[in-house]
Amino acid sequence: MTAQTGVLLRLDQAEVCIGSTRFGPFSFDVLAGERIAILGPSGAGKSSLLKVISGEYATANGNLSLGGMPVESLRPAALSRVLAVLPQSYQNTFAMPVELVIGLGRLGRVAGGDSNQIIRQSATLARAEHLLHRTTAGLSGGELARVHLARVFAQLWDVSGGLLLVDEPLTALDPGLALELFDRLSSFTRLRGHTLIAVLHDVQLALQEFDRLILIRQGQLYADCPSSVDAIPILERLFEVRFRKHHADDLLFICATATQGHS
Ligand SMILES: Nc1ncnc2c1ncn2[C@@H]1O[C@H](COP(=O)(O)OP(=O)(O)OP(=O)(O)O)[C@@H](O)[C@H]1O
Repeated sequence: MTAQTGVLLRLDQAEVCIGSTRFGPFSFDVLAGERIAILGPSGAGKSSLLKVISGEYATANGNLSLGGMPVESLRPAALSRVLAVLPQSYQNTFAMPVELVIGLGRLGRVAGGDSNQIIRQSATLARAEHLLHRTTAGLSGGELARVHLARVFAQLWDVSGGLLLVDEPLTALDPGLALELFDRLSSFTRLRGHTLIAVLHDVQLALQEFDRLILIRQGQLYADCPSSVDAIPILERLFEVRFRKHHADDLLFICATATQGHS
């Protein structure tokens, strides 16, 4: 399933402290081209782990390397050609032209060239083309989510072997659009051999579309396992629920039924 081989990202005893809260230590490798879902209860530290991986949270202890280089040694322009981040929420305080927001994905590139065309193609792929002449003022949550998806598409459009980090990318979208945009995100990463790491609440999507699950509880790594039916008992313990399983059209469907204490 992976487009390339080799370790892209390595966390070695990486630990961060935010106020009095300690996250980690986290130690795991991510192979180039892998598709990893990070799951865990609310407040477990999933977004924080993503921020450790992106370098937004500086590690208090341990090391983080990307392509064999310590992340802190990479210059921002070089990093922006490899690493794109779609956060859980976006600042929308000021009205900014949508085209400019998408174009922020091209900041690390030499100006000119085919950037304008890439911005337009990215907007089309994210179903945001009709928003190009608007500003962010007044955009709905789902429209803003599409604009930012277009921004990360623009950032990693013309490179291969990059790393895309996304935090609950589908929450503001209706089910049809969520399905369509996940498919587009998926093909975008596969075509270019990008690695995808996604924080998700959707266990079904994680089992269906991802290679590997990184499970977090109370700021610690709870489990790191292949995304398969064998992960279901681990997920049940993590979320303290029972999952009912249904098979249809060669697919496994799961549905949370009862908390483990009330079954
Ligand atoms: N910058 C910060 N300042 C203070 N507390 C923080 C900060 N970032 C995270 N936390 C706390 O750390 C814990 C984990 O937060 P995080 O956002 O990583 O959880 P999460 O698993 O992504 O949650 P959710 O599924 O609800 O989005 C929470 O209790 C949160 O309040």
